[in-house]
Amino acid sequence: MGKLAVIAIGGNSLIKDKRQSVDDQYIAVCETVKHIVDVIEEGYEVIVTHGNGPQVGFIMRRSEIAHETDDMHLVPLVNCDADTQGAIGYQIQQALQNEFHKRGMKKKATTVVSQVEVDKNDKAFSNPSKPIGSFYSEDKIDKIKEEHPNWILINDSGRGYRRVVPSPMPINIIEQDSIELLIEKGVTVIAVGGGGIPVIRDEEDNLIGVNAVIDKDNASSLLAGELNADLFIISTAVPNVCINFGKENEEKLHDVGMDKIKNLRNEGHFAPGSMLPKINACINFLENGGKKAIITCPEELKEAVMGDKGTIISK
Ligand SMILES: Nc1ncnc2c1ncn2[C@@H]1O[C@H](COP(=O)(O)OP(=O)(O)O)[C@@H](O)[C@H]1O
Ligand SMILES: NC(=O)OP(=O)(O)O
Repeated sequence: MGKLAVIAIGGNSLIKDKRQSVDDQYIAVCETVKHIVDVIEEGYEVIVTHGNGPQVGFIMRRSEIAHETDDMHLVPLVNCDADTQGAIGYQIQQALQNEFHKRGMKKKATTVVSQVEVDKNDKAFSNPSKPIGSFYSEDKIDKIKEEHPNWILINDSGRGYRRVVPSPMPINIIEQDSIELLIEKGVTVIAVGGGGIPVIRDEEDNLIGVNAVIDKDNASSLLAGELNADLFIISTAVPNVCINFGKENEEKLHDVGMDKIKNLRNEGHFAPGSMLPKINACINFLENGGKKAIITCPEELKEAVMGDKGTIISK
């Protein structure tokens, strides 16, 4: 087997600005996939993971509205997670297959519906923190709170207010062996979509789904560590991690070691709910034996892998 890269694609990076239709998302997927195939052409076997923050919120809201207006069955959040793995996985799988075909590559792509075990006593269940669905502007917030008194809303990195749900830490990827078998056969695998479908175990060791959204950066970092990946890449909407992000003195980070990134984290440069989980996921990967992690945008993936662009974090 060649070198292994786990590439995590952000849910927000697939829904750009006002381009929110499913067709728009497929266009964004196709764009991203071209850059992923560039990495495969550099000699990497690739596991693609993806977020689902916006999409899982949209599916849940659709289900709630259908339930309120037409008495249709409510889709529990855990099933909405599963729906996003199928829907986004389908788009990535198809885009990969078409790109392989276009380039005359004899590769296959397959999506693995992935369950990820979490601790039923994880404090996250009583402390929702994962933003999902739409962004609401400040002027709409009073009306939203009035209409949905049960929602917990947070300001998501200055981009607007979003509903939050519990986000427990991933501890075990149930389908890991199957993912590994496919990778060994040279298949490009799409796995742990949306951070995985969260499950716990009962007293008899049966799996039971739980309503939460796992952070895909954490689940991807766990998968990359467990499979001893050579590279862990987070593809998001920005080319680089920055210090003083959004301020006049904003500065891009290129090559950065563990000590420095930890110091910058402690100084509060990375927003919780957006960049902070990515930084933590990269640190966890490196602390679990990984050698190199990259955070960049889809357009700069190949050059980042070559060492020329993006933010490269190493030990
Ligand atoms: N220090 C930082 N440097 C770069 N981007 C940052 C920083 N802090 C917050 N961000 C924001 O984090 C976003 C990435 O998080 P998010 O949109 O949640 O990711 P995802 O692509 O996984 O959906 C960036 O697009 C940027 O707006
Ligand atoms: N599940 C998850 O982390 O999704 P996003 O990357 O879209 O926030």
